Amino acid sequence: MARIPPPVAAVRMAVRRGLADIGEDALVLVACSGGADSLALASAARFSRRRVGLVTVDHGLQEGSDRRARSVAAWARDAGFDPVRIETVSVAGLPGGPEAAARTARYEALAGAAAEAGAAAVLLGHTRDDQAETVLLALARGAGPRGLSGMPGRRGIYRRPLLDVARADTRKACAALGLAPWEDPHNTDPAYARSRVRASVLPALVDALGPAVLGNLARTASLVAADNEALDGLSAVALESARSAAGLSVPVLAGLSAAIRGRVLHRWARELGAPGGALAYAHVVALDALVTGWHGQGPVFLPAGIGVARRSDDLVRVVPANIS
Ligand SMILES: Nc1ncnc2c1ncn2[C@@H]1O[C@H](COP(=O)(O)OP(=O)(O)OP(=O)(O)O)[C@@H](O)[C@H]1O
Repeated sequence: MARIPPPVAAVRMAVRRGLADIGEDALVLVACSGGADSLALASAARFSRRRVGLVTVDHGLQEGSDRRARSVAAWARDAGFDPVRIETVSVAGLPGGPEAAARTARYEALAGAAAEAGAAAVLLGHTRDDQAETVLLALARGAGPRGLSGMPGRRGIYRRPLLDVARADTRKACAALGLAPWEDPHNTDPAYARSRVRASVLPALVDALGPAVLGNLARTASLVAADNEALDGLSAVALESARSAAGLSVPVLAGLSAAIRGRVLHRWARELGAPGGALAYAHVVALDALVTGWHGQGPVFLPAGIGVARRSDDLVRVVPANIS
């Protein structure tokens, strides 16, 4: 019997491991752009599972994106995926830049397709290299542990079985299987920070520190993710203990460790209605100063027109008209 090329075996093994808890009769969907990562993923899922469907999203952002989607879908039908869906989405009017808008539209389309098909999971092709890029980008923007946790292997219906697989291996797997991946021009476009990290920063790190650095960055992400989850759990309990009739009790907050207090204040700000994306480190620092650096300062203004003031031994929400 012909030997299975090691990169093909590595991708198959990762998929099998990542889906071990999903029954054989359950349908899984692969989100496939046609790029090397998701093509190798799709092929491994098709090999390892009985019921596999494929969804490819046409964001309509690039010349020929409809042709790419049709050719991925045609390959999938030939390869026996069922169902095979092309989801055409419109990114116009969605918040953020074109990348963020495309991501929002893509996840919405994938969730819709999964619900309609009754899928148990949607598989994404992010690799160890993608994880390393994510961690470096998070470090560079001064992110906290949540950002440094990178992308989760599982969240809701989504799974990323290839987070321990090198990108080089997905490419080699495609080559060994005679699959011709689509090359996304965005991936090499220096306009994007991620592309610059991919093209220059990661190779420089590998040159200077050796190839283990990629796996090590990904490992750091999973270590931080576990700690972060624990701290999040503790902060949920601490928030309950800090509640007072007026809002939050300053003496209780003052007795918390800085790490937990920051999370409690962040959670509470979200609860008051501050949108997560707009809530910055500086907002939490300012809220914290109402507790630990109190000198009679005025209220803190959070995104979405939310005010928080200190009144005696409480932090309270104030509406702009009542702010004094
Ligand atoms: N147009 C799309 N249609 C369906 N799924 C997509 C699409 N674009 C991205 N995905 C999913 O999201 C994952 C991450 O995509 P992204 O473009 O960030 O990374 P990538 O490393 O270039 O992946 P790939 O090599 O598979 O294109 C892909 O592996 C795939 O599972």
